[in-house]
Amino acid sequence: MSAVLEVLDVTVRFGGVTALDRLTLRHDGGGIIGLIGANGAGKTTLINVLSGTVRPRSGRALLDGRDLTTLRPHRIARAGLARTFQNLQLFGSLSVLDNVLTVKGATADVARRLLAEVGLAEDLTKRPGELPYGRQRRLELARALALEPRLVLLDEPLAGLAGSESDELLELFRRVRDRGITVLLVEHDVPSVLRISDRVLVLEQGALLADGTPDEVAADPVVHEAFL
Ligand SMILES: Nc1ncnc2c1ncn2[C@@H]1O[C@H](COP(=O)(O)OP(=O)(O)OP(=O)(O)O)[C@@H](O)[C@H]1O
Repeated sequence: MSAVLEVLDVTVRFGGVTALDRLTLRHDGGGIIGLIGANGAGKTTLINVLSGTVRPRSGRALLDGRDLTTLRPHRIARAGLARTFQNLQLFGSLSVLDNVLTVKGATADVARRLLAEVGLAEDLTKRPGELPYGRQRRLELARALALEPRLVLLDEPLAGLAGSESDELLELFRRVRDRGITVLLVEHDVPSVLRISDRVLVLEQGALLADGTPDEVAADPVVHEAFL
């Protein structure tokens, strides 16, 4: 069964700024959910609420019925939610293999298999800094998968990548989805999001502006007016 994600009436404020404004959404169909919106729309804040680094002022976020807003980030990870970051968070002094082995519960066999799946089988003993940026992104994905998540949150994974690197990464995201893991993809590269997603959410000023298939969202005049 695919992961069930529920965001119920979530509000986040930073001083006078309302980053999320009574946001409510539900997803239980698996697949790739694309989350787009202008700068400052609240995309990263939503990821931070789900992964436990920002506490909402009100509302709840549930994964498979468990309230994430009461759990610390490491408990959320164990509850089945993994994430990647806008700025890579890798251990520069450790090898590629050891970077995956730092994930609690990951065995060497699992780490090798995941690294082979993301195309890094030849790079096990290298340091992350020796890899091109696109391969560092793959390593980050392997670390996320080592948590055996039901939901993966990807925060701007294509930023700074050349076209061919981003196409390869998108293909990897499809494979993650095909393993039954739900993917929430926050990304400024809107054409890529529309191409790969099964459902697209558009945020504006912390609230949902649109929600539908890529075709529906791309054809929505309100979305065009405000964002596209
Ligand atoms: N830690 C913080 N302190 C103060 N304001 C914040 C903080 N984090 C986010 N904000 C504000 O909340 C709003 C939403 O920010 P958020 O980063 O979630 O948007 P975003 O859609 O991810 O934007 P971007 O596409 O630029 O990454 C913005 O107005 C931002 O300035």
